[in-house]
Amino acid sequence: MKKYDVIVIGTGAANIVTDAALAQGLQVAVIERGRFGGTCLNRGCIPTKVMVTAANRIREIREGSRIGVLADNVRLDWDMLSKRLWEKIDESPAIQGYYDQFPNVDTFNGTASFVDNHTVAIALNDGTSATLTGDKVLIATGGRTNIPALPGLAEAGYVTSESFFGPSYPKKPYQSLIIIGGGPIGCEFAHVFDAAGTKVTMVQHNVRLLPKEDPAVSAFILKQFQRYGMDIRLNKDTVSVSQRDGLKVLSFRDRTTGEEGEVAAEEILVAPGIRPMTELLHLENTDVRLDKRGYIETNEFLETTAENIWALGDVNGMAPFRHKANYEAEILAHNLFSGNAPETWRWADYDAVPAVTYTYPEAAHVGLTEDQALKKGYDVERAINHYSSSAKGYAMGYEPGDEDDGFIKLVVDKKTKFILGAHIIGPEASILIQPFINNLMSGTHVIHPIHEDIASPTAQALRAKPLTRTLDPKSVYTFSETMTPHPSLSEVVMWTRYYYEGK
Ligand SMILES: Cc1cc2nc3c(=O)[nH]c(=O)nc-3n(C[C@H](O)[C@H](O)[C@H](O)COP(=O)(O)OP(=O)(O)OC[C@H]3O[C@@H](n4cnc5c(N)ncnc54)[C@H](O)[C@@H]3O)c2cc1C
Ligand SMILES: NC(=O)c1ccc[n+]([C@@H]2O[C@H](COP(=O)([O-])OP(=O)(O)OC[C@H]3O[C@@H](n4cnc5c(N)ncnc54)[C@H](O)[C@@H]3O)[C@@H](O)[C@H]2O)c1
Repeated sequence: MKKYDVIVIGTGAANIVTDAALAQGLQVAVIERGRFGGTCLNRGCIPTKVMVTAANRIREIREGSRIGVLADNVRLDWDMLSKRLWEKIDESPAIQGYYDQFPNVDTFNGTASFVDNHTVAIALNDGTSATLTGDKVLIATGGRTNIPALPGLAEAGYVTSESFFGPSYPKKPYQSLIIIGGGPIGCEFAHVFDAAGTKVTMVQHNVRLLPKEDPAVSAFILKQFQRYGMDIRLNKDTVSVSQRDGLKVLSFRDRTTGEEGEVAAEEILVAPGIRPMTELLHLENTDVRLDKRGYIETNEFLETTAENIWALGDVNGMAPFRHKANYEAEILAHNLFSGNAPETWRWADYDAVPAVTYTYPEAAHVGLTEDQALKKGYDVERAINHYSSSAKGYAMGYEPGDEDDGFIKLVVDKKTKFILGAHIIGPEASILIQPFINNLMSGTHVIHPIHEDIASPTAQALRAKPLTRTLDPKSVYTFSETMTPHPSLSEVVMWTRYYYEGK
């Protein structure tokens, strides 16, 4: 049984930790059951953003007449879009190839499960098996679609974001598509397929689309989607699926009135949320504690209840975003594998985790909604500014009263005038939100213990100090503590930090 300094399970954000460990010359085992690169590269942020970017361009051109740009017959070249999307996904083998060059890294293609805290068995994809031991183990196994138990769904067939970017990838846009779920996945796919000419129907359980956004943002997106001609059914329980005349038929029931209805389409995309990838790990053989939903409980240092096991990313249930997973991975890399003294350890702060949904237009937020601020006891002041009230908004063609005149809404503490939350719906919201994220992360922060009983001796000592950090807006190090959701902004930020930190 080969012994490693570090065993890493999962190759999404975990790669940041792997890179740090291998740079220290440690013996590292990397285990991946699917494609190297994880969700973001293979079936998440990156391929969806390739599609969304094309869909956005179509909408911008179609709406260009408001600023004097006329174009006819604007349409999507699906083959070209697909080629570009798969070129990106097909970078996956190069990630494994990269690790395979290092003598101190062994990569394994297979499913990991725990024998005990230090021992991991691998059911290798080629049918063989291996068993390893490790001083430290990192679990970064992500999540996957939580398929509802819907009678007839399996028989009729369906796609998820996983199978869509796999065996079910369509040769051309669907004629018609039902989307179950009105969260970020449902709304981003709805935007893309509607722009591609598909007749889109969304069936959403909640009374709102994007229920994690401010209600005004949800209402805006609903109106926008309806304006595009999508059929949106809110507040529905999905009941069953059947097949008729070559179409898939979804039956639903209104959650308030009980009224029943059905919709039919060529395909059904199931996007009702995710569940953590913990069930294959046999964590019952370890001291790792799960919460009621099956997520691994971690503290602010990403420690678990097992002293040699850490967990990060979607699997810890703190917020399922790539920028948050990267932030946690950077913290672990800094604390465990960069030779830094405990006094300089970093800790995770989840008070300002931003979110961006790449609909058209984009929806972005950071911090508290008005309701959340009121519930926390703040005396709240709110301010709303529409795109049409700014010169740039006018240049973009927005007039006061336009149905699609987006806005920024600020939630402010009346007493201190501190910003508690920012919510933006409109073009480039993903970029416009960034100053507010930096603002919320700036200043002096005192460590907030999370799951106080998860506490290594170092964590206890740092909590007792208590550890503080001051983020000087002028320091490049401040970038390390600030999440950056926009993909290209985050690449600029990463470059800035790595350049000056000499990585
Ligand atoms: C369609 C879609 C669009 C998204 N768009 C965005 C976006 O625009 N912006 C954003 O911030 N976030 C987005 N997300 C969320 C983002 O992709 C995730 O938050 C992020 O990828 C999670 O990273 P991770 O490292 O925790 O897990 P993952 O990237 O999922 O990596 C986990 C890896 O572990 C492997 N694994 C699981 N179990 C085992 C096991 N037992 N043994 C071995 N290997 C195992 C899996 O195969 C997987 O490769 C999107 C997600 C989806 C589904
Ligand atoms: N741009 C981004 O950052 C981005 C993009 C896509 C996904 N993600 C992340 O990936 C995760 C998964 O996304 P998601 O949209 O699937 O999850 P979600 O949990 O955010 O939304 C799912 C929606 O489906 C609804 N729903 C649940 N069961 C249903 C049912 N049986 N019938 C109809 N509706 C049902 C819920 O009311 C909910 O609003 C999210 O947490 C999300 O944040 C992020």
